[in-house]
Amino acid sequence: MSNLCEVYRKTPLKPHHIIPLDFQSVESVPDSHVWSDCDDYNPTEILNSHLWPESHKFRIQDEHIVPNEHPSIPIIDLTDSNAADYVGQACQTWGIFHVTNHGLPLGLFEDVESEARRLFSLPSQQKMKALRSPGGATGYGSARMAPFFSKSMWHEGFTIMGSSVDHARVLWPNDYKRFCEVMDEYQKQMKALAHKLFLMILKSMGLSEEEQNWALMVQSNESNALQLNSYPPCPDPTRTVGLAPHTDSLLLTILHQSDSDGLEVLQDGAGWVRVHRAPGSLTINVGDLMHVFSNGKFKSVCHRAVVKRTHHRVSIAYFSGLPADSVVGPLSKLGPPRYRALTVEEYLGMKAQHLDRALSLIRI
Ligand SMILES: C=C1C[C@]23C[C@@]1(O)CC[C@H]2[C@@]12CCC[C@@](C)(C(=O)O1)[C@H]2[C@@H]3C(=O)O
Ligand SMILES: O=C(O)CCC(=O)C(=O)O
Ligand SMILES: [Fe+2]
Repeated sequence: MSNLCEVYRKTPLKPHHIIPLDFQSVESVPDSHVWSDCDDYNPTEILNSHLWPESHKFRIQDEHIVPNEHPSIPIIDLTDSNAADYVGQACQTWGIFHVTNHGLPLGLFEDVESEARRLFSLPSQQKMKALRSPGGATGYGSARMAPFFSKSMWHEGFTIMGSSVDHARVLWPNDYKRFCEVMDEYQKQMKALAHKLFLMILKSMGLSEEEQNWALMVQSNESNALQLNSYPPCPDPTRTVGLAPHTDSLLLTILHQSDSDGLEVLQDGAGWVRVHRAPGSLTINVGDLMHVFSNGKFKSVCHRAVVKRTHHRVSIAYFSGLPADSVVGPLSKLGPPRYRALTVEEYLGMKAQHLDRALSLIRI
């Protein structure tokens, strides 16, 4: 089992922060899930207030307004001979980009999505059998960041680290093998892709072969997590949120957005920008550990997920990290360090206590 589990054991959550709403049983948005006039929604710690225009405050989504369509998130063909440079540039400017020609078979996405839907369409009391334990890292439940907000999110998740067999056997005693096989294969393919992307990033940073080898060796023991996200249809999507604004903690996130958009990123001056899916592509975003490693050159992008009135959106996020005891600090060749070096375990502990303030707390 991944050693990230050990880290989460030290920061147990309260059961009411783990148990999602029984979305199948509600016909309106309960007060516990109404975010429209709630202060929690302003990621003031992430953007300075002058970059956060009044017009964006408190606005979740307005079904009649098309979100900012103009800025376009880079789409990078991984077979292009200049792909490494493009990846480096995208990490600096956007902190998020799409990749095409990534070599993963289309069928794998269909399989992982169909298994995720099979799981989330189970009755609530069945899903509860695989509920994440208070000090646990894996299983069914609300997003780990839930305790930081006074309102709950229109979201349920299922976290996998390595084998999913223990939870799957509880959910489908006679029919769990397929779920496990698909999740195993997906994690295997994602690990290889994360490695490839990390190598491109190292190249784009101009690291010597020796430095690249060292970094790749550390990353080959990556600690990772696979998160199945479910955003059930919502009777009033303008009043609630799927996932509240956040940055991802680890190095890189590889996101498969299924058949509908919903991800938005916060960009300086532009506000929330909808991340439209490009056919056959995967969406990659920079996480906090990469932000630190790159000395703040690569941006850990603030993002959120909105929900739909009639569509049940599912997304699959793979988080690629580093072993909990590895030390992450800014690369010396990227100038005077702007962040102090610390272990992954220490950083995740800070994240568990301070969420989005963690990055600024380690700033030098
Ligand atoms: C490795 C992980 C990253 C994550 C916590 C987790 O254990 C698995 C779920 C991940 C997720 C997904 C939604 C947003 C987020 C902040 C959260 O609450 O759970 C991320 C976590 C993270 O990046 O810190
Ligand atoms: O569902 C999405 O589009 C975003 C998911 C996400 O941000 C996450 O899992 O961390
Ligand atoms: Fe995220």
